[in-house]
Amino acid sequence: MSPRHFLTLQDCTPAELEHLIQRGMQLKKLRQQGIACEPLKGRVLGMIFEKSSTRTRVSFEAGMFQLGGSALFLSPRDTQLGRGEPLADSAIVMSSMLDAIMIRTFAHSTLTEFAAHSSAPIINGLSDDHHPCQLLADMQTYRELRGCIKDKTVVWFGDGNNMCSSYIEAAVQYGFNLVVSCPEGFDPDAELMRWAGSRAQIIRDPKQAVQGAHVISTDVWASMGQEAEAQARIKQFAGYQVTRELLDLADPQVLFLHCLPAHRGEEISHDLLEDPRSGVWTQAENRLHAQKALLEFLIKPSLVSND
Ligand SMILES: NCCC[C@H](N)C(=O)O
Ligand SMILES: NC(=O)OP(=O)(O)O
Repeated sequence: MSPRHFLTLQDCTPAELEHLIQRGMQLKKLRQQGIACEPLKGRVLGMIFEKSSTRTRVSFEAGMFQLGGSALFLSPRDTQLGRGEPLADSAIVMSSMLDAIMIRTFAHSTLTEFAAHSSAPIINGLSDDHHPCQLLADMQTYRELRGCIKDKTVVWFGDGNNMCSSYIEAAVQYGFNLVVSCPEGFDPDAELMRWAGSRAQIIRDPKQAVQGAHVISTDVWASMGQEAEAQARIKQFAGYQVTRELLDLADPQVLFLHCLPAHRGEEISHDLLEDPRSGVWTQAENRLHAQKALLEFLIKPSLVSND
């Protein structure tokens, strides 16, 4: 039987995504109470990072340990992947020894090709096209801090990038309305926007976009791999900085989210993370709890169906 993978949010049903929120919150509570929960004893996660990471690496590694298992950091620099061993061959070998593999990479096709040859679940830890693990944490955070997100309005600010694509998928999967506010030339994936139908629209004017917003989320203007464009992008995205004044125009209960790392003075004003409407530290911590739920779901699916 081929394993379940988690490459985009479309790999789970809405009911499964709801399960992950519930289980993530439960695992968080157990940890806060100091109660051990170790369903993945003896299980090993491989983690291939072709790009830098703080939150993804720490949360997956700590998460596996807390669940009773362990995690291996695999840098392409030190493995044969970096010397040209084919992805398919690497996938066959690594998945024969590991219980799941998380990959952070550039081309999304690296993930799909690896998954096609893997006998263990593959998890997308960020590609140029998607960042679904971040959305698990974001959705858990909204639930904890504000309640159910169904039919609420979420505004994505800035670049129509990998995070934006995962927000578009989330709009459909979790049932909220997404407004993307981006400068011309940085629109989100057109095919995904069509797929989302009436759940997603573009409103370029930031002040108009935030009317009635329950969530405002943004991200770096130059993603990993776009470093050479960083200076030009600062000019191109001028006018799309999220500020306290912009939050004042949204719903009074608006929640500000940012996947981090943040760049004060660029996509956000210097004081934004300290604003009481910001949920970014809870959001960052929830990477741990949400992904523990995901690891359990993928590695020990029998536990989940017996919930
Ligand atoms: N830490 C998440 C970073 C997300 C960003 N769009 C990137 O791909 O660099
Ligand atoms: N949000 C996020 O993915 O953070 P890292 O890049 O630090 O893993």
